[in-house]
Amino acid sequence: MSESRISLTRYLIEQQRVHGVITPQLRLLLEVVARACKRIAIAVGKGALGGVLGSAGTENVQGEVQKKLDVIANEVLIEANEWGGHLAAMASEELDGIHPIPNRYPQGEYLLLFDPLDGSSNIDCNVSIGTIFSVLKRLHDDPAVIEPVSEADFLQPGRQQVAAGYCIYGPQTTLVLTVGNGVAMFTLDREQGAWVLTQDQVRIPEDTREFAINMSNWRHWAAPVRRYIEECLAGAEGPRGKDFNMRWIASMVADVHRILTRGGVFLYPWDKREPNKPGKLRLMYEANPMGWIVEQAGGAATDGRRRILDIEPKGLHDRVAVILGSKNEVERVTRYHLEADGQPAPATAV
Ligand SMILES: O=P(O)(O)OC[C@H]1O[C@](O)(COP(=O)(O)O)[C@@H](O)[C@@H]1O
Ligand SMILES: [Mg+2]
Ligand SMILES: [Mg+2]
Repeated sequence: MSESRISLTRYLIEQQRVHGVITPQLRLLLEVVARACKRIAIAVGKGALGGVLGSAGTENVQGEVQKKLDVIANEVLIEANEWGGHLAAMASEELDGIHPIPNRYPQGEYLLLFDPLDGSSNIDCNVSIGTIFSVLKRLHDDPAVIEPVSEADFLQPGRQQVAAGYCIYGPQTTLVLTVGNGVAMFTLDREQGAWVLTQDQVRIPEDTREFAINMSNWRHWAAPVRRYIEECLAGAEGPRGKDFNMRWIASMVADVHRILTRGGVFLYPWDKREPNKPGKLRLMYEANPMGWIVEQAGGAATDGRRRILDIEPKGLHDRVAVILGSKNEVERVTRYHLEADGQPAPATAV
């Protein structure tokens, strides 16, 4: 590797030794997750040749049909982290309860959550998909008494994350990471098998002319979301005075990656088909890690009313409405919700 290339390992060592934002244990944990993502990238790349496409014929805890790659990615992450990652336990979109790490000494101090394969509906179509992950620190009331790890240990708001990231399996395989010191992107050098830093301190433009939403749900949305989208669609002749473009990849990783690259706003709002569900996306392993990454890149993330990272989770698989991306647009959508609620809209809504 040439001298000027910065590897993931060097980046993490600098975050530990120079910036003091991670511990050596967290550094090793992130290396293990990144290695697992390389293995998932290889599996994804095999496609029909490797027999990895199609349904696994099983359902996960949320009642969704699992694709073979959902199951493979989940197994790869669990196997890689079981002994390699300073963990107390893991939680996954594909697992009902938590997966405690087999007893050993000293007990791991971190909790890892993941959506092993995001964008499942795109797997068989050869469209970008990804892995999303979040790391929390296990908190102890009394450090002298180490209780067995439980689901309650995981139920922390997203602002307490110590690392978050995703890996996108697309034309390039890219790992995007934050440890609270901005957002860095690493591209996989497929010949060398190495993660190479290709962008540091990623910034999302505060304004945008591009929105991402599943328009087919139009008739189910609440009034504030309709208002926002109607104004975008009215274009240069409407109240916004400018034309908007639309993109919807239906892989959150790919939509968020585009927003980190050139700005935009992503919405997966509440809708009235299932009024008792706050949204479709999962708080702890989709919205929280993506919300922190977006904030670290200068954007914003809310559920329409509250900052995503301040939401107190009640369960591992909680769902949430998500609006994230370019700051001024997220603040606008949030203001529309607060106005509809009859609440005074703060100058800066989030
Ligand atoms: O098919 P829809 O309703 O547009 O939903 C697409 C959304 O669902 C998701 O695929 C959900 O993630 P999973 O594939 O991990 O269940 C998001 O990535 C994406 O933004
Ligand atoms: Mg997902
Ligand atoms: Mg998934």
